[in-house]
Amino acid sequence: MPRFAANLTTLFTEMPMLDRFAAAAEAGFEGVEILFPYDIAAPELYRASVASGMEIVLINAPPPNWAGGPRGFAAVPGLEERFRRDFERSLRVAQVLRARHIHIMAGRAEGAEAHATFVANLAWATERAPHASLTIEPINRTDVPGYFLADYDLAIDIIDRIAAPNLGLQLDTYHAQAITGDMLACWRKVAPLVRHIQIAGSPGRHEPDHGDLDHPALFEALDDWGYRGWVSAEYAPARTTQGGLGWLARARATATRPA
Ligand SMILES: O=C(O)[C@H](O)C(=O)CO
Ligand SMILES: [Mg+2]
Repeated sequence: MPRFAANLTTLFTEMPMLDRFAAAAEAGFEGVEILFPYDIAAPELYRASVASGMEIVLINAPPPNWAGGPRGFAAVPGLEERFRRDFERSLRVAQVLRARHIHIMAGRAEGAEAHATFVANLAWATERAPHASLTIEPINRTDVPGYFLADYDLAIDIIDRIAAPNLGLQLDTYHAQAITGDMLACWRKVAPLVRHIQIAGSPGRHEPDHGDLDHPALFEALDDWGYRGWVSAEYAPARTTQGGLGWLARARATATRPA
């Protein structure tokens, strides 16, 4: 069974951010991720993670705006300075939080210039922070119209082109289903490049056991493959966070059942 993390930007939002760490631990998660941890002083977040015994698995590079804000700048021509400034900030925060991965968002852009900008910015970032693990994540354009990185072949090509050991793929099952129509086949195709996974049901982006996706089959496939990374729950609870955690209990029970 993979190790499960809770996305504290989307789960346990019934309570203040600093209380969500302990709630996630109590619910059976082993780690957490926070998309934009820039509203609370990093040392406070780090203390909460230590107190709850929860590793911070991933943060996003700024912008620090989740609700309606831009979805990054890495592929946006003309905003290279902004990208670099934001990236430096995420490095400082990731260092305080001891965060394992930094997700770099491409932003809304298109065309050859956007492609060149994305590659150049990522190449710069991988050299600037050789110690940091960086990810890029294809995101579907129905939810985020105009998002540059909305294609797995493109992501594979860019990662291959940059060929940096600290750059890998973030696979989100909800986006993978929306983009390819077959989340499991997508996993099989991109597995060697994947260093972080996020899960949600599809359609709806609620709990992983809502909708059509076979997440138990994915968890088995991850074990068969020998996936060593985290699987993070990034969804909008259909009702309450606690009330929708049956999928986690079942995954843990399956894993601990004697043979
Ligand atoms: O939307 C997602 O799936 C991403 O993981 C993200 O980082 C925020 O847009
Ligand atoms: Mg995601």
